[in-house]
Amino acid sequence: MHTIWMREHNRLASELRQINPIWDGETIYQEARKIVGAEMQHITYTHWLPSIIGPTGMNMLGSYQGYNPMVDASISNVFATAAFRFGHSLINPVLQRLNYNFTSISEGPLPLHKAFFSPWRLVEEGGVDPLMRGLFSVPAKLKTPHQTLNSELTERLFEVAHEVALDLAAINIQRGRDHGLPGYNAYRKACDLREAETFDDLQYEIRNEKLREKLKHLYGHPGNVDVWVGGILEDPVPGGKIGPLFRCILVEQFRRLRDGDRFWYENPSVFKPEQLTQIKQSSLARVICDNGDNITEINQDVFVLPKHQNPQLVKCQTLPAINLRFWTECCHVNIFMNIRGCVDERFKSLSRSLVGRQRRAINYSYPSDRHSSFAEQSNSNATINSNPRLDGINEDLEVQGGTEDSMHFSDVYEERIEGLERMLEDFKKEMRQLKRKVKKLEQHCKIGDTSKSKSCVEENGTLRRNEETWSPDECTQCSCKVLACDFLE
Ligand code: HEM
Repeated sequence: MHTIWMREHNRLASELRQINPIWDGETIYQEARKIVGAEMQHITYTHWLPSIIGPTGMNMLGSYQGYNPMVDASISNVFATAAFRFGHSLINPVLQRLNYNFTSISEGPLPLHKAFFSPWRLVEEGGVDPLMRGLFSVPAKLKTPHQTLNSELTERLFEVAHEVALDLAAINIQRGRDHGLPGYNAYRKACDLREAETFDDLQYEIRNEKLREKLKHLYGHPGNVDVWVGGILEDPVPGGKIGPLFRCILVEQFRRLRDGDRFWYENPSVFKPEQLTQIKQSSLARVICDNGDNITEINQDVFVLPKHQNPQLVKCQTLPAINLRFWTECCHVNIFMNIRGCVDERFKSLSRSLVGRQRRAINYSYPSDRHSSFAEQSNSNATINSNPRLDGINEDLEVQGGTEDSMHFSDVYEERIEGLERMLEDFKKEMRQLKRKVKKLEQHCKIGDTSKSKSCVEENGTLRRNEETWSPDECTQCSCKVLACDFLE
């Protein structure tokens, strides 16, 4: 997947360079990176998350209401150390590798323990396509009461690189303790689920009786259960892949990641509306198609098995794709100036900063972002009137000398002000031209202001005299009234 996304970045960058030959490398890189990030957010939240947290989880998450600077978007301990590790229960012990007609390649499937630390296989055993086909057309591991993680992960993890193989389940439990995570019951309480006094209290979340007995045997009391263990053993919620506890933790984390992110792809200051519409065309299926070596057919929703879709597979070209035409720099219509042809560089930065990106709440800013600490750090006589890292033309920034950073920002702002000044000059020039045109029209009007020219022209071309009245149909009465030319005043 890393290879696929790296290629997607380069694919976008090449296309952006073609349509915007005036862009420099940095601009191309940053714009491609921004689009890839947006695609990932769109795919994760719109296509993937619903099948993990189910429809109720999506309702709990709610729709995007805009950036909230009071929301902390950082990752919680319990999310990283326990809840999001639910993914470990989805891993198959064997990676299927399929050729173009979805049968196994000659080298056969790859046991997981042989897949790690062997990048050469990617080069010598068919490239990325066979692995991709295996991932999008073969089901994930089914969690059973007898086996939550497959034994490749618990008995043979990284055995190629370690003298003694690792055990991912043991690592997760140990990592939770090492991070000081409270137990399963404590998080149940935090998530408004009833605290369990006996293991039978868990009968609605962990329906398998033998499993509850096993837990009782190992932990004695529900209050002792590790949060990763309790959470991963819960039965999945309807339409989802995780139980109610992990759903609660995921919903909270994914909401904060979205609402507390100034650069969230749907935040109106990040993309232009027409660009956002394009981003929303993206899908993981199309990304795989565009960046595989030769993938021509795929299931439209790669998170659902082909057999559950109709048609099962579609041709890659039929899938919606992002049209980068909306990133073409010279396509801005300048409403003020009626500019013919391309708009040059200065309008590019202006069009972006005109929207004005919102600031992060100062409480949640990094210390180095804050005015006072930045000024303290500076060993010069720099005077900073606002957060130097923030974008936007409205920010006041006065720098006399200063650190390398402050010099850089000063340069950027100077450049923008120069751009604005040039634009203002052009605007004045255009105004002068328009005034001259108006004057000419006035003169023309005066010359033609004879009784002969006092006439109206109907839409169908019929000429009507001033003050003439007529009825085009039974219900309409029209009259011609020629206004005096001095209306131009
Ligand atoms: C072949 C597949 C995978 C393997 C071999 C694997 C293995 C590992 C290992 C060895 C760690 C470090 C554990 C530690 O030292 O605490 C880890 C961490 C983690 N894994 Fe996986 N993992 C796999 C797939 C997944 C998936 C599919 C997900 C989620 C959907 C996931 C979520 C996580 C998370 C959230 C962490 C903690 C990351 C952090 O806080 O730094 N993993 N994984």
